[in-house]
Amino acid sequence: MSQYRTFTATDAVEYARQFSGLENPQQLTQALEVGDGNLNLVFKILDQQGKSRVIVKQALPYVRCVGESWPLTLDRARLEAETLIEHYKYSPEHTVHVTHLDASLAVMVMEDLSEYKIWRGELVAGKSYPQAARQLGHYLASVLFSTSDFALHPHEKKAQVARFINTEMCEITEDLFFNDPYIEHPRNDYPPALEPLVASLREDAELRIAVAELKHRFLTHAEALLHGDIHTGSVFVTDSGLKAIDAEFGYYGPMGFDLGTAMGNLLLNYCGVPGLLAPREAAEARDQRLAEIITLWQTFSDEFLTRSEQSTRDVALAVPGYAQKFLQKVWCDAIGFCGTELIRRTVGMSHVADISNIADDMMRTDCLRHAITLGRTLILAAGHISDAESLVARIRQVA
Ligand SMILES: Nc1ncnc2c1ncn2[C@@H]1O[C@H](COP(=O)(O)OP(=O)(O)O)[C@@H](O)[C@H]1O
Ligand SMILES: CSC[C@H]1O[C@H](OP(=O)(O)O)[C@H](O)[C@@H]1O
Repeated sequence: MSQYRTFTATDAVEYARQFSGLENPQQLTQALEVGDGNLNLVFKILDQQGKSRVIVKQALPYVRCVGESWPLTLDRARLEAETLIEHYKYSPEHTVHVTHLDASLAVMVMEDLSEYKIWRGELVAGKSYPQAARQLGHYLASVLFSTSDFALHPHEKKAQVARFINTEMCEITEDLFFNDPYIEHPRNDYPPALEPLVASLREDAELRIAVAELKHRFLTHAEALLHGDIHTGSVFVTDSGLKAIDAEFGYYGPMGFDLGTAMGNLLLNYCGVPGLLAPREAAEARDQRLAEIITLWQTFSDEFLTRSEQSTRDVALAVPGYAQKFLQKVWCDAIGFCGTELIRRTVGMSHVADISNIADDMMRTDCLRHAITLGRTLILAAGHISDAESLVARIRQVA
């Protein structure tokens, strides 16, 4: 068993030469560390022509963006690789291909997606990918249905729940999504001008109960193997394709959490574009984000229903009408979790470029205010919004 050590670029090249599976591994000569996420090292391994051929990703024993003062489990590399490998079984077209894992080194080797672009960066630049929402809906329906009690034998499902217990990463989400923004906490990060609005979240008893209910579902509802952090920075796109990466928060949780996280990030862009783009482009981008939310949900629910009709293995769950009823609850959860994503990305520690990149301080603060207000509205209204068109109408009402 190998002993953990943090890789240098030289180590990453050496490792890729051994484990890339490429026909001619000696062509690999150089590594570039390109990690721009909050947590890990990501090396692109280049050949003699400078072309990236394979990716080596390694977990650090702490949170990268904070430093050694915040230690974090190395087992997240195993959880990430195994979640992606599981998702790849059910959605190979939309999941990055992990080809090797060494859990003791907390390192994995995966396909290089350098011809793809991170969706968030494209949205921030004002570029839309018309197929992306449909493909994301397809990915989520495939992996969430196939890892759930609709598809798996109950023995296998329970074994999978145990295998994907992800205590430390879930604790991050439990704190950052559901606790910090609603209490005074040193991790919170928002401009002083927003203090009255943030204080009003802390004092809103109805909101706090709705957030408690969402957190309780996150803690207890082991419905499917979630990606666990499917924001637009965890999605690679091209003009025709989409692939999910970065699943270290994967665990068995409520399906609505993945849908809500994805919807929330489309809405963070919706809130930010007036500060990023010229007025006409911003209006167009907003319409696109709302259309994407409708497409994401429609694709997910249509595909999930089709699969449930064709291949639900449990006799009771297969009864006509049950899958529709279950999806109503997933929808309601998704709206609530979407609201918590909007609030945690604006009040909490972990912000997004869709708003942080706005140069003008007043404009940025206005966009943050919009996102917080929208988040609160959605958390409170989640049980009363029947379908995607009504959701869009409600979003448009929040100025
Ligand atoms: N398979 C890949 N192919 C190409 N680039 C990648 C790949 N995986 C990650 N990256 C690059 O590394 C960055 C950080 O990766 P990510 O998995 O999000 O790290 P973290 O776990 O730290 O959030 C991505 O934004 C992307 O630019
Ligand atoms: C202390 S981790 C904060 C935040 O970072 C993660 O995102 P990513 O790995 O994509 O950078 C996740 O969203 C966590 O909530």
